[in-house]
Amino acid sequence: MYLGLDLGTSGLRAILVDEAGIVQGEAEASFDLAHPYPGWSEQDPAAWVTSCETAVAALRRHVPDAFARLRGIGLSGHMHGAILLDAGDRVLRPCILWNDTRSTAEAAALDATPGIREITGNIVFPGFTAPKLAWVRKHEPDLFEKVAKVLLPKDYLRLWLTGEHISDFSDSAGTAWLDVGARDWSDAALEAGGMRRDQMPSLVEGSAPGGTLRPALAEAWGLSQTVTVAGGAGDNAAAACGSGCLGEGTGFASLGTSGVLMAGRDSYSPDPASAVHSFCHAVPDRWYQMGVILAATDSLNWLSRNLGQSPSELARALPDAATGPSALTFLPYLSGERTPHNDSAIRGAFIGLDVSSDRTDLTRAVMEGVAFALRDSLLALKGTGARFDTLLATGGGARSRFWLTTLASVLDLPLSLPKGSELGAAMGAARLAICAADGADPNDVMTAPEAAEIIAPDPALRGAYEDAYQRYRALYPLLSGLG
Ligand SMILES: Nc1ncnc2c1ncn2[C@@H]1O[C@H](COP(=O)(O)OP(=O)(O)O)[C@@H](O)[C@H]1O
Ligand SMILES: O=C(CO)[C@@H](O)[C@H](O)COP(=O)(O)O
Repeated sequence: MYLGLDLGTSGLRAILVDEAGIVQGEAEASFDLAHPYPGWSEQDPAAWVTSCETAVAALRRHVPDAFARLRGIGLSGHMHGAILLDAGDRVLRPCILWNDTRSTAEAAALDATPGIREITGNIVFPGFTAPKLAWVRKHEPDLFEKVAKVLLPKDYLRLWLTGEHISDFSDSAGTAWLDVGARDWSDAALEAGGMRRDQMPSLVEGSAPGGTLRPALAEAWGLSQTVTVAGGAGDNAAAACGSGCLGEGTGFASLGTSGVLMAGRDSYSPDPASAVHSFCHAVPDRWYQMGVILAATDSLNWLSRNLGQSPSELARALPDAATGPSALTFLPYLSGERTPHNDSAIRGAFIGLDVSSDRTDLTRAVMEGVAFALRDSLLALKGTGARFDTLLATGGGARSRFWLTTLASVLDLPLSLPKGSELGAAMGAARLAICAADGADPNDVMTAPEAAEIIAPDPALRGAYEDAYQRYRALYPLLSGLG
């Protein structure tokens, strides 16, 4: 048996799978996201450990015999977050997350360092890890002096599970300290932000072993055998492994807290100018590219908090099939935007509010706005040479039929809805555990899941969505021009 742990922004999902990758048990535990000041986004790493204990306890209750046969654990986690540890592995401050924009000035300064984009293959976005440390260095200098190690979110869970400081290439690619082509820390990139190699974890491939479960935890969980912890992956590389997106021509659209359009690549062909992310994949000799928007279901959650109805209640009020563009346009820049604008200062907007606009109109506009933003990412990815005939649909937003059908028509691409479409990253983590514990070939394990359904774009709506997308595109320069 293999345990896949996906540390999402809104909660942790755990799945237990057998040797054939068939799900034997599932558990979830949620935790909070704090926004103490505008643009800040933080979490307490202790909550991740608690959620892991809760999920494991639930699995042990529900599928005790299967859990007792555990051989491997795979980790997936939201990317870029900075966990700062002192020499005794104590957490120095709350984790600064991927959608935190406080380090905009530090990111711009690092991004201007000669050669940094060539080394890291990416723009140094404010959400990446290096500018967060540069912010801490400037604003919390006493704390910065105590930093002995910097870990990414899933690797903090690994520290608790194994006692070791280890990361994998796919997650480390989002720090702006990694030479993404060479798959190694870059001393030049580290020095640019006043960091040292000894403050970094050691690196392994996502599909290779990355530690062993601590004997004390194994005993507490009733396990007598050695349990291997895989290198694991950042959540998007993990979702790609769970969705069979390894090589050229494969890709997925994710409606999670963030929105992602991902393309598997057989070679490394970075294009930082387009605000496309180019990262190592979780398996050897592969890379992937993606466009990232910062608020996909986060936009729906924002609306849900303010209207006092849950996201699923809001979604239920919409029809099952796309109806063509609404008169109301939403720009989902609630936390700024990465692809294609790289603008952490821009903020969201509704354009076209009418005295008759109601909560259903607002929900529909939010889902359409996110779909338009993902079309921006699709065009940026196509500009790097990525091609796909179909995209897999994944993430919690894929529970909404209206959102899926709208996205298919706006992207003008069929979406394949896999069975268990929300399990992508947790399934990828479990598959990485199979590779690490048993030496299985990733190409054999990371197959595309069976499609529950193919959602085709509606040709009758193509022209109307095209016009609406052009209107949407014209709004960003107007909005940013307002200062
Ligand atoms: N029926 C639904 N329709 C649309 N969105 C939904 C529905 N149910 C849940 N969601 C959204 O899915 C989100 C969780 O998605 P998930 O992919 O697990 O996010 P993350 O991995 O970022 O934590 C919730 O925050 C919620 O906004
Ligand atoms: O910042 C990125 C990728 O660059 C995000 O995709 C995070 O990795 C968070 O993912 P979700 O919680 O939305 O899945």
